[in-house]
Amino acid sequence: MDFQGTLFEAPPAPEVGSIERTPLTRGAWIDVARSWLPEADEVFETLVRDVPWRAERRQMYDREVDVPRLLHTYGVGDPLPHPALARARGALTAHYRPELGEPFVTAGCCYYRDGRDSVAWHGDTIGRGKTQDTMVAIVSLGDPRRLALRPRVGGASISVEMGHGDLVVMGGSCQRTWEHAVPKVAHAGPRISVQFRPLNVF
Ligand SMILES: O=C(O)CCC(=O)C(=O)O
Ligand SMILES: [Fe+2]
Repeated sequence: MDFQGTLFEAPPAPEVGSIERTPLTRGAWIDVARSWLPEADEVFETLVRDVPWRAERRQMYDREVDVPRLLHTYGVGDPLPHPALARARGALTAHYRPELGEPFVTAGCCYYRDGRDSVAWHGDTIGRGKTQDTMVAIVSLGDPRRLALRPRVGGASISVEMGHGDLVVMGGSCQRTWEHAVPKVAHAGPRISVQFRPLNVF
């Protein structure tokens, strides 16, 4: 019997045709594609349930504080918790590789339980993002939250709403010439962010 191509046909990989680019200053840019991830509801539920979420504590001056969100990172070669995420990573690599020069290999996951969870202003500059152009591709699931961006040299901040299933890619010099944050809000339900990154970008 030949089941191939019928019962086991894979759902389509995400479309990458409808990505819109906004150039920022100093060689930074962001790409946005709305409702980009197929099966977003199911992926969200799977991630809430199956990711080994951990709270992180961080040394701040003389005390340890809770990082206000839950985290887990899938490293190089780690199986992802939902096949739609593996397809998404493949589609992102196929689309961006000519410009990026390498694949997306890690998937950092953040769980913002409510509006009090947040991430402060920062650039992803622990690795190569400190000195080189790179990309961080964010797939957002659950309640919408705002990604705020501001130039490091000063000046007005901008913000992008990240809705359920949306793709937002920070590229070019964005990690070293701009900073980003997910500010606290008065009311929000759970949101999960999956950030695909190339090797040695954190
Ligand atoms: O929540 C997000 O989508 C952004 C998270 C972020 O900037 C980071 O973890 O480096
Ligand atoms: Fe970041």
